[in-house]
Amino acid sequence: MLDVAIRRRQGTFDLDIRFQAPSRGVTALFGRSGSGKSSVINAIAGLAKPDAGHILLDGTVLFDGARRIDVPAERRRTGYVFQDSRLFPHMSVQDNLLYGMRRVPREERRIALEPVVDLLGIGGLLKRRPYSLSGGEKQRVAVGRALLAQPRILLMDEPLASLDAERKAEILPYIERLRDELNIPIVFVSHSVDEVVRLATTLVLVADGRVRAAGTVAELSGRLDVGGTIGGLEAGAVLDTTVAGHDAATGLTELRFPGGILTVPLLDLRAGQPLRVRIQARDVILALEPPSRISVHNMLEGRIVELGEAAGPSRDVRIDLGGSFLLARVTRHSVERLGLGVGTPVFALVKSVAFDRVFPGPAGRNVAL
Ligand SMILES: Nc1ncnc2c1ncn2[C@@H]1O[C@H](COP(=O)(O)OP(=O)(O)OP(=O)(O)O)[C@@H](O)[C@H]1O
Repeated sequence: MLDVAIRRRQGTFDLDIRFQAPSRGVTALFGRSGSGKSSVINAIAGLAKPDAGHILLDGTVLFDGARRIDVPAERRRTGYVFQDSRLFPHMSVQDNLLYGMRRVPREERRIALEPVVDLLGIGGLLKRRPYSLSGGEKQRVAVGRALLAQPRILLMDEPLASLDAERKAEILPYIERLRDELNIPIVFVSHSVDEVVRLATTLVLVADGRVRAAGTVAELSGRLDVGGTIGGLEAGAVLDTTVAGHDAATGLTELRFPGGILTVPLLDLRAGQPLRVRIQARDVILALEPPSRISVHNMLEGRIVELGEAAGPSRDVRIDLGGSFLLARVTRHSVERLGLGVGTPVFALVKSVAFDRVFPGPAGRNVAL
């Protein structure tokens, strides 16, 4: 487990961060520009010294202000991937990859060149120099170099930020494979909702140098106080589901999640596969009774647990489905007309077309803090 509790004053900025992350999966540090995300991973890497606090990785002390322990960066065994790949321009891809590995004693090497090359699909690039690579290829090599330095944790500071949408789409599956196939925790800095929804197991929301909230993506996206922050203007909840089965005759797939079942148009995925689904609040309709003769497939039974502040003509409503949470955006007029309040039992109708982003979820996706 990664345990971070640090304070650091830098200029007028005051960083005071505490969170814990499981030793598997991806922890996303998410927040606005200037909120302090890079400062946190620089502190973990040993590139910026906290004024006080501690950083522990699986019980090993990397920093402890009170005990005056500050392990130098090169001895922390952290792999760092920057926004720009920072490859050595005068070295071939292969030499870049082997650079960090050669500094680690042979008997401590657990990660070998070949599997990393395969995992990242960079076998064809080994003889090339960095200048001849595309942005996406450079980032894949940078990830490989960080991995071959035999890290105990991989730190990635917006590794996709300098890439266009196509290059991002090219590299995301590789990061998913890292998450699912390597047993190395990843701390990932991002301010992209799509990246977070797709990659993260644990989410740490950072604002003004503080942790605003931390938990699983599903927990946080379903909260009214922070769901809007994660979803930008488009509030919505994330459900971590599992493919339960398919019905070829109706052309539908069933997804099971704590608190219910969803049906979606047939998906080419095997039963048992984890699948993360995002449902936008504006795509959820509330009813007090189960409507009949209606085209919507998904009707989920739940109870209102929270009503958000009125924002213009609408209000966001948080519904407990019995293990998972959903957000619905309804008009203020509907709230009054239906007498909606905390405790009201409701039926939440979700249009199939609302499943606009469906990805395989992280393997250990329900790891809670
Ligand atoms: N060495 C420094 N001296 C003074 N102020 C600093 C220093 N490093 C960072 N800061 C300030 O600390 C704050 C947090 O910076 P940080 O880079 O951690 O934010 P961030 O969330 O990673 O931002 P971005 O998404 O833009 O990279 C900023 O206000 C920045 O100007």
